Amino acid sequence: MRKPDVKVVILGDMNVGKTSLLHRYTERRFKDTISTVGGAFFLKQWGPYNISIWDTAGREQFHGLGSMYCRGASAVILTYDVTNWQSLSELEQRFLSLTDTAHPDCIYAIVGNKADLTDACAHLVEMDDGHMSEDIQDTPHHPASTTSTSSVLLHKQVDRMDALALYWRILRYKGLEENASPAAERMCFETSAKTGYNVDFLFETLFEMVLPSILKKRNEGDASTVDLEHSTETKRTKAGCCR
Ligand SMILES: Nc1nc2c(ncn2[C@@H]2O[C@H](COP(=O)(O)OP(=O)(O)OP(=O)(O)O)[C@@H](O)[C@H]2O)c(=O)[nH]1
Ligand SMILES: [Mg+2]
Repeated sequence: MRKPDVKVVILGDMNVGKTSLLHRYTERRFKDTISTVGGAFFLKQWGPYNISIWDTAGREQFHGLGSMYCRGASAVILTYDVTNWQSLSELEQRFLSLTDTAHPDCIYAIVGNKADLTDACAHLVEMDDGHMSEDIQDTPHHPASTTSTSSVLLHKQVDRMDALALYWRILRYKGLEENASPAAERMCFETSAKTGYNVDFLFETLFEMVLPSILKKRNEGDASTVDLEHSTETKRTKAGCCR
């Protein structure tokens, strides 16, 4: 096993669904979560590359750890909840400055999660046989037998335009030229960890975008990259000599 080639960090207010997004992508399911304490690390093998994805805690008490997690990151996913305007504004007020420690070439994605609650398309779940089915099992106030998609959709508090505008402000904050950076339309996503809507698309898009950084690092023969398999082998050999 090799050291991760590149680091991706997910940031955002508590309860926006950061951990759920990572579960959906890495384990292909939506499961119960408890509020993250500190941070957690996922390693994703993507083709021949190893990508470390760092989940962070949105709770205020862990705020101080955020810039440490962002250190050297090649991509940062700034996550909000589409039904909660405050969660978008927190990204700018509280989380953006944490990314000052990221790699200078870091790319930024803005992700509005819980789209299943507001968007009829995101409400659909892809079944194992490839058919789309309505996700109605988790709406306690609307029994599955009597509900329809339109009757359970909530008011969307954050418009996609608001996310695009935030992306442009992030570029200004970073001193980046708009025409030399990935386009806002490409970097703003709406997802549902619950139904899986756009989740693979988000991560795969980001991985493809950080690929040049991975290749550059590998070509430079990054001295800090450790081949763990090889080093284990070496240790075993040494142990053998001592016996
Ligand atoms: N409807 C819906 N609920 C979601 C979605 N993603 C997460 N949730 C729910 O939102 C709540 C919070 O999800 P988490 O993934 O724990 O949120 P988090 O951002 O990791 O929160 P912290 O760890 O406290 O920062 C849980 O009850 C999830 O089940 C989603 O896409 N749709
Ligand atoms: Mg979490």
